[in-house]
Amino acid sequence: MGSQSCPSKLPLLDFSKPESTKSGSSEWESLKSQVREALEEYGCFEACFDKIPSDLLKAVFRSMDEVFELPLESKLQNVSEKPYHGYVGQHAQVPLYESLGIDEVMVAERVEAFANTMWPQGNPTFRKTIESYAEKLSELEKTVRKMIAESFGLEKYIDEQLNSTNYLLRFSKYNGPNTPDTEIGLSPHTDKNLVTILHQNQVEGLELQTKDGSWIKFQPSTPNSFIVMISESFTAWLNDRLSATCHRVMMSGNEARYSLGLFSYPKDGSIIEVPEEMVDEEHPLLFRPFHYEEFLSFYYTKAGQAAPSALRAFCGM
Ligand SMILES: O=C(O)CCC(=O)C(=O)O
Ligand SMILES: [Fe+2]
Repeated sequence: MGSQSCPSKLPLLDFSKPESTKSGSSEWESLKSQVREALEEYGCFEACFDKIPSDLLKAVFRSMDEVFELPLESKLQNVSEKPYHGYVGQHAQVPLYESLGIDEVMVAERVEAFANTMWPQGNPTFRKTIESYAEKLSELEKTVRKMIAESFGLEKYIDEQLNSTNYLLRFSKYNGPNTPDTEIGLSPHTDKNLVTILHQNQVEGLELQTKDGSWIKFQPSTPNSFIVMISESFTAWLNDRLSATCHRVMMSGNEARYSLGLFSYPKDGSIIEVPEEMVDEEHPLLFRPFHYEEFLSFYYTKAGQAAPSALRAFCGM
């Protein structure tokens, strides 16, 4: 098991109904149980979310095109003190892959700084497009986290967690291998943050691993579909009641794949601590309280990379 990819479907959840993001409505309650069920089985699901109009999605992809067309020396200016938050590319292990990040994308000055770094004359269209996309999509992210918290009886903690969240927006490009073979775009991994929401152009390649080790090739059901995945820091908060999904990108053909990832993560200084409600005889405490930024740094050390689970190696009991 594990080496074969078989096309299959992830659950598709509809967040487009007007009441679906209104806490307490019958749509909310019904979606909440679908979210819980999907995450228990897959650690992720496909969300249909029409609050981001198709014009905005088109503008986002145009903006991404503009970024990737810049000369390498401009893209290399996208630096961050945090690992994997700035430019990543030109790696022998994943030669098809290149990506850039806007950290704290909900802060207008950060988007402006990114735009001014890439285009010294400024780029107001880029700024407006990205701010609007991130703002709308972060609503979906918050809705999902609230639903999960409610479904585990953790609602009293969630506002504080939401208020101490940052968002990283990453643009990724995967060139087609231009060979008859399928080649690695991005190596298998689980994300370390809280929740990840991915969106892509029409070129497929994302694969998600199921509990039995086989791979689902993600095929978006609609142009406004998004993959919502829970990541390791969030599963730690839940004392491992849900698991993060291992995923990878496999590329074939000659068309480039573009994807956007919105990654929520705890602000520096905030502590992830398993709530007492998640611990009982059947579910002993698995993780010590930890700082996300320290976990992320550990993950990129030799020991973190070698560990079968960086999370357990870092803060497992
Ligand atoms: O391109 C994708 O769809 C996946 C990107 C990803 O997994 C990541 O950046 O962590
Ligand atoms: Fe990922």
